Amino acid sequence: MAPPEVVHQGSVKSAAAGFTRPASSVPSCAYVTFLAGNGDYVKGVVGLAKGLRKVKSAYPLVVAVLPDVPEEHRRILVSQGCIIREIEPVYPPQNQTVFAMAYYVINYSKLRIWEFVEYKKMIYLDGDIQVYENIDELFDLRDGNLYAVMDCFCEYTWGHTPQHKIGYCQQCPDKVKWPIHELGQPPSLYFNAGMFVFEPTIQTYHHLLSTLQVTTPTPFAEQDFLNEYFRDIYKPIPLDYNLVLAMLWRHPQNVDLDQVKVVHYCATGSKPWRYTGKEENMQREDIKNLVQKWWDIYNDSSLDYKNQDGAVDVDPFVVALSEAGQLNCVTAPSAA
Ligand SMILES: O=c1ccn([C@@H]2O[C@H](COP(=O)(O)OP(=O)(O)O)[C@@H](O)[C@H]2O)c(=O)[nH]1
Ligand SMILES: OC[C@H]1O[C@H](O[C@@H]2[C@@H](O)[C@H](O)[C@@H](O)[C@H](O)[C@@H]2O)[C@H](O)[C@@H](O)[C@H]1O
Ligand SMILES: [Mn+2]
Repeated sequence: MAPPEVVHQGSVKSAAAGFTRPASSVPSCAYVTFLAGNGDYVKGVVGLAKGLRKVKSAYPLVVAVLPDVPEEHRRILVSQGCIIREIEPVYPPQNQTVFAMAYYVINYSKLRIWEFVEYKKMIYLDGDIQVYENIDELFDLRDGNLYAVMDCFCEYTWGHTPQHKIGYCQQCPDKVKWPIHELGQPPSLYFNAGMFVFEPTIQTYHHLLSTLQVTTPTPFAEQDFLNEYFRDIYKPIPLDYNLVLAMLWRHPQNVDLDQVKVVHYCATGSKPWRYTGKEENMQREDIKNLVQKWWDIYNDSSLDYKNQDGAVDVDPFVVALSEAGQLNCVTAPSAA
């Protein structure tokens, strides 16, 4: 579904970041995220679009949407300047695998973004990620590699792995050394697939999908698969580009929050739009501050795409739902 673009006096105004460029140029780079279902992850994507605008990114945000994303959610995202690209689901081969989270099976559909070959380089960001400092410099990283932040193996979701069982984590490899004599070589460096810098090519796209169909699914679904597939060209980048929240209590010595540019709200109970504070670690001051920081951007109507030209300040969700005749009263999301 081609996104509407606004054309002004011979220039094309990107539908995403309010960024104007000469009509002749085509964006060779873009941010991309993935949205599935008719639930509340759309709030995460609205927040991400506004966060990228706040840090004045020069690149658009493409949203790969599954067919089950409803029209009013798509309209909300277009009204926030996003470029909507509908994708078909991707399913792993039939299997008995128990995924770390049952819904992870839909995350294989992320693989469709390798088909967006109109872009030379893209930065994938989960919808539960927020960008607090400009990271456009990552588009200048050397071609030929996949760049991402190393994950942590310490959360209970990793309980099925040998590294978790012996207390080994790549974030602190000297704390519990990998027992080479008993278990052979340590696991290759493993990245969190909530954020990565990649180059879409049609060859990689087709090879990814064909390889997937002959690969036994594993608990972390497409994240495991991507780590295996890109193992030889994966290059770690600093955790400032994707702070997996569990690092705050698992490896605090590795985290300097003042340096963190990107926060990944993937710890259980940390999704800002669902935050209740009841789960383990969710009453930490740093977590409460980061959740509030997310809401401050989400609620900041000066960051709405429409308001880049001085339109009226309203919550983007309310605008779209009221336009769709779905809402009579104005309800602002409660702050965390
Ligand atoms: O119901 C869902 C579940 C996931 N996602 C997308 O898939 C990504 C990966 O899922 P999630 O972030 O929940 O995994 P986590 O990083 O928390 O393990 C999300 O950020 C969303 O972009 C979605 O749109 N709808
Ligand atoms: O579908 C598999 C998912 O795997 C990853 O989830 C995280 C999450 O489960 C944390 O709770 C764990 O602590 C972390 O280690 C783990 O990687 C990605 O963030 C997500 O985008 C997606 O690829
Ligand atoms: Mn995530």
